[in-house]
Amino acid sequence: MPKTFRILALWLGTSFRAAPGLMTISAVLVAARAITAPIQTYGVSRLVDGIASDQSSTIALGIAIIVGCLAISFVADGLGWPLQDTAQERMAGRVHADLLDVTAGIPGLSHHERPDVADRLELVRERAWRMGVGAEVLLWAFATVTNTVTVLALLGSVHPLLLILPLLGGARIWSAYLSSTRQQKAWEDSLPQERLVDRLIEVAKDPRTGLELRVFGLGKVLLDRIFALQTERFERRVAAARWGGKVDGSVRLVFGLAYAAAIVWVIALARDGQATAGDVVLVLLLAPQVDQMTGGIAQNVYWVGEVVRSFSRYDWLREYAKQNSWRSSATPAPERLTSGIELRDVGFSYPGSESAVLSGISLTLPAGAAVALVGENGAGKTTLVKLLARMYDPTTGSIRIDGVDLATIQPDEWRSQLSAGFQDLVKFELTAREVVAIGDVARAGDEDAVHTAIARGDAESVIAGLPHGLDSQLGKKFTDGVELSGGQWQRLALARAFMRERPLLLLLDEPTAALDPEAEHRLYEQYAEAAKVAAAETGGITVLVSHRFSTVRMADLIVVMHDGRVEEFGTHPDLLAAGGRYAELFELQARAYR
Ligand SMILES: Nc1ncnc2c1ncn2[C@@H]1O[C@H](COP(=O)(O)OP(=O)(O)OP(=O)(O)O)[C@@H](O)[C@H]1O
Repeated sequence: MPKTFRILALWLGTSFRAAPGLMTISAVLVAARAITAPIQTYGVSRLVDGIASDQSSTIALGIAIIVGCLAISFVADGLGWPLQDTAQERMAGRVHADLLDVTAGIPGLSHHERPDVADRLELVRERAWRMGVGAEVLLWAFATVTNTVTVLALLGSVHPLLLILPLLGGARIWSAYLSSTRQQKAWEDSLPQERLVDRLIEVAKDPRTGLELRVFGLGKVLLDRIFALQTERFERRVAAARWGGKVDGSVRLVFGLAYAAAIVWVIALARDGQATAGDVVLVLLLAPQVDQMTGGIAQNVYWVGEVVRSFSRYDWLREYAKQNSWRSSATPAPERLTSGIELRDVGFSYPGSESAVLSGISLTLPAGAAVALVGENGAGKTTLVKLLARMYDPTTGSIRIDGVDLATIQPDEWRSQLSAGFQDLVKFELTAREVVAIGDVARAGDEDAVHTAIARGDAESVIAGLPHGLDSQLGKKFTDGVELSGGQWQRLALARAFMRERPLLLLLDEPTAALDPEAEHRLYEQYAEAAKVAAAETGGITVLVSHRFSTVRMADLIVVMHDGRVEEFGTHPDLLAAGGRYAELFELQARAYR
């Protein structure tokens, strides 16, 4: 199906799907409303002609038309607007629900990374309400067509030459189109600035960044930058709106002059006996209606353009979601691991970036093993963790889960077999119980599971210090909310990661960086005991990223990464004996503690 038809079908389909009955009744009502004004004018002209020629039947016809139209417009007005408003709300609701459905169906993170995709997503979200207006615009377009046909028929009945007038109005439609495209372009061009402004505002008001902002005296710098970007964005948009206003104003003036000339001409025709007094009245009274009609079409063109653009972005998003839905990944996730996870020549570049962050990684993580990833900042440890969680697929090579390519495994199922704790944890502002329990939504109501997870995350002391224990509301946004320290949030995040009791893969990416080395060591020692028991049953693997060698040395396998590659791997004694980078870094850290 050609793209234009697909978009129109999506627009029509979404409008009618949102409120089928309402849309049908509204269509009838708007059509009735659209024809009553010109038909009523025709009734007035009949009345005038009837009085001038003293024909009571014509007078009666004129009065009947006027009264009939008044009654119809009264009913249509009374019922039409509320129904239309409801249809619009339903449509906006439907679009928002559909949008959530579509974006939630994109399983990876790539769409957050590519600026072109991020821009479009932002536009679709921001303009979702315009798509809600789509229902109204559809009715409006229908009304305008009905109204135009009626007005043209009436003008043509006086003299065919008068049909030139609405055609002149076509220039207004053209000017409206030009102005709308220019405004749209100005809007789209200023989107990157808008995103930057939003981000800077977030940074400026976030209490977490407040400390650094003040220490470095960055407040004014940030405000100046926000102000400059806002001004640039505003000026771009105002210039486009001003240009549109000038073009539309000039075209409207020309149209007004032409209409005045037409009225003079019809009066001259009437004086020559080639037109009736009723015709003059008809043309006179139709003048504002023709102006309104062309203005209506002009506005419709603008709004139709807006709605079509919104729906074409939405259509694009749906296609994008379809292509990125990883629908070919239908293999069920395994229940347990027998051989383990094998990385075969894995390479990776972030979407929209050319440079390889990982390259040539070939490695086996044996089932049941605790694996530590070490390496300097930027070595690619977190990226590897993200690939294991299948937030992205490798650019080259493959990750095999017991021999099955991870790229073919159903992503949601795979994730339900994982658990994770990160240094950049999310501070969910919920109750302490919920903060932990959401680590396994299926068992969120299981009080014992929550307590066990808290014990494993060594977070009992955090809960004990809270005013209402597990029921305490966390986060500064609430009046009775308790703010925790970085380390306390980390302990809860770790407890959350331990909610899933037997994950096949537990990813721990520096989740204890805010704890002191001894606390971290103790915690992992405790964890390792429990993990061994679980691993014997399910073959579950733990991948731990840490810069602390006291913790790392406990792992069954240590992988040393450097510059996106695996430089060496083995057990702690093996690597020390090899005397490579690991031995060097270990010695350096050990010396610092001596
Ligand atoms: N979303 C992203 N888009 C583009 N490049 C990225 C992205 N995230 C990370 N990178 C780049 O990938 C490289 C590896 O980053 P990664 O976070 O994997 O390193 P790391 O070893 O975990 O570092 P650290 O010890 O500092 O956490 C870095 O050069 C980084 O700039």
